[in-house]
Amino acid sequence: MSNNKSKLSEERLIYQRKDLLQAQLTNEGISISEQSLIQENSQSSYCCFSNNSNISTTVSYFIPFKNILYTRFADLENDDNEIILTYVKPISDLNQKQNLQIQDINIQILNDISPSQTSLTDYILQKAYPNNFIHPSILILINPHGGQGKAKTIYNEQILPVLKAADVNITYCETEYSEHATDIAKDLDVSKFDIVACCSGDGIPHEVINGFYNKPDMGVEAFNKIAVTQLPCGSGNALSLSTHGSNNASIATWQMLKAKKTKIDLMAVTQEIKNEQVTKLSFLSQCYGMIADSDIGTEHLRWLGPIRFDLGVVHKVYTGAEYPCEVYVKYYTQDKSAIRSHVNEHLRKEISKEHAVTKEDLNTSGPNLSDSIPNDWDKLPNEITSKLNIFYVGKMPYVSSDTQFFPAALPNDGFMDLIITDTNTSKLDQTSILLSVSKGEHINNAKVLHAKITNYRLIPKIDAKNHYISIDGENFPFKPLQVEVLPKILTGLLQDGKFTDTHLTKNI
Ligand SMILES: Nc1ncnc2c1ncn2[C@@H]1O[C@H](COP(=O)(O)OP(=O)(O)OP(=O)(O)O)[C@@H](O)[C@H]1O
Repeated sequence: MSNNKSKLSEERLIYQRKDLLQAQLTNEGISISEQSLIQENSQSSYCCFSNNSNISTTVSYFIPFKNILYTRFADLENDDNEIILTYVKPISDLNQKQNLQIQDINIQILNDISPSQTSLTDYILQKAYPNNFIHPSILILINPHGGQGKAKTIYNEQILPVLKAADVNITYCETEYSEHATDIAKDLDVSKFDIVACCSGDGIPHEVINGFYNKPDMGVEAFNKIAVTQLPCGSGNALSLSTHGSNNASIATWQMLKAKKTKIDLMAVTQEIKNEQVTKLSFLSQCYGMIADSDIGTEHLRWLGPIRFDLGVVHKVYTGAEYPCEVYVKYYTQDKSAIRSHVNEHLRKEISKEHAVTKEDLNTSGPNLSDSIPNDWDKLPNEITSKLNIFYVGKMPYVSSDTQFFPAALPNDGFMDLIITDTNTSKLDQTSILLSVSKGEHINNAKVLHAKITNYRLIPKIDAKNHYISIDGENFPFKPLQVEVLPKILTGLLQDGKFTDTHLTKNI
């Protein structure tokens, strides 16, 4: 859609159209005033200033640039600054859940404050997309089976209307088999896209990242150019919750369009498969113990819905399930107050200029799995590892909408967050720890080991039957694994370059 139009000469007065809403551009958005006999609906999310006269009322409302999806001139022939503005209006639905409405209005801008080389509509679009995503080219990768088969409906009803309203260039692709997203990403023409948006659970972004990694250049070009994100259409939507702050697909789409490209650390997970060391990338988490078993081990109870997971965990706590293992860790710190200071400091730091990923950044530097443990790694004490029940390492704060499992996780601090619990803790205390996970307060509990780490090796010492290792929510071989952080690899889309706030970060 073209916004090309020569500007009005500055001296020229605009003829004020009586049939149009009159608007003023401000630094933060567009302020619209309306002479009307009818007062603005009191449920409106806009600021309303009105005298209570029922004869003639002036209503003013404000549309922040962030809410503007698109704008164009109503008539390219007329010089009267009439534009059509497409914007979102956040609303709460009947269940008090946040949602979006998309609206179009015709308005006349009375003060064109755009620079002389820029048309009025281009100026508004630049303000609406300060992070440079105007008309992005987006590859929509949709898992039609995601979210128990609801993904396509969510896409058509909640995502597509927002993308269309923002005049985005869409390429649509459905995954046809497991690991199809890996193949698509591996063969992707990087020059064609700005964003890969996975309309799925966390499984498809995991596959896309590994598809990039399987490219001949290990994904260097793709990781530098293309942002990988998720629009929530699955049963596990941790990436969307942690980056767009929402499980609602319309809101997440809007936030994605407004987000800032930011580098995110990845984790390289190495296992020995058929006598070869195989490394895959993980963006979210690795899990062993009762959480992995309650998630992957209860797939056959899918029909129960999300409660199957909670029931699995409760059952494991009350039967005293233990997952013996050996764990070796290279710590940054396991001191709770040092972690707090680290988060504080990191969030206050100026975001450094993006560095370009190189092949060296994607190489692992840790020992081989068969090598002995380096001197600067620590072995976790046997009294913990013989009675371990949760081993969970993560890089993003939210693992589900009511679970801030890693509230201290940061996008690019170069560390993973490790959480371990064991059955030396009473069942009552374990229950209280699990209940505090919804607010991310479990990390304050002295009985929870929480550490910032750069490397670890986990060697399960339990029979593989009915036990699982879950990586980014996917089932991996039940074998020893070694993991290290690869700093600032993935281009993500974050609000102001930060993860969604948690109980820990919101007060910083
Ligand atoms: N067409 C397909 N047929 C079968 N499996 C598929 C297809 N497309 C994707 N998959 C697989 O589905 C798995 C789950 O994908 P995703 O995470 O997007 O959905 P989900 O609803 O969150 O499901 P889950 O809870 O199983 O993780 C992935 O491992 C992916 O390989």
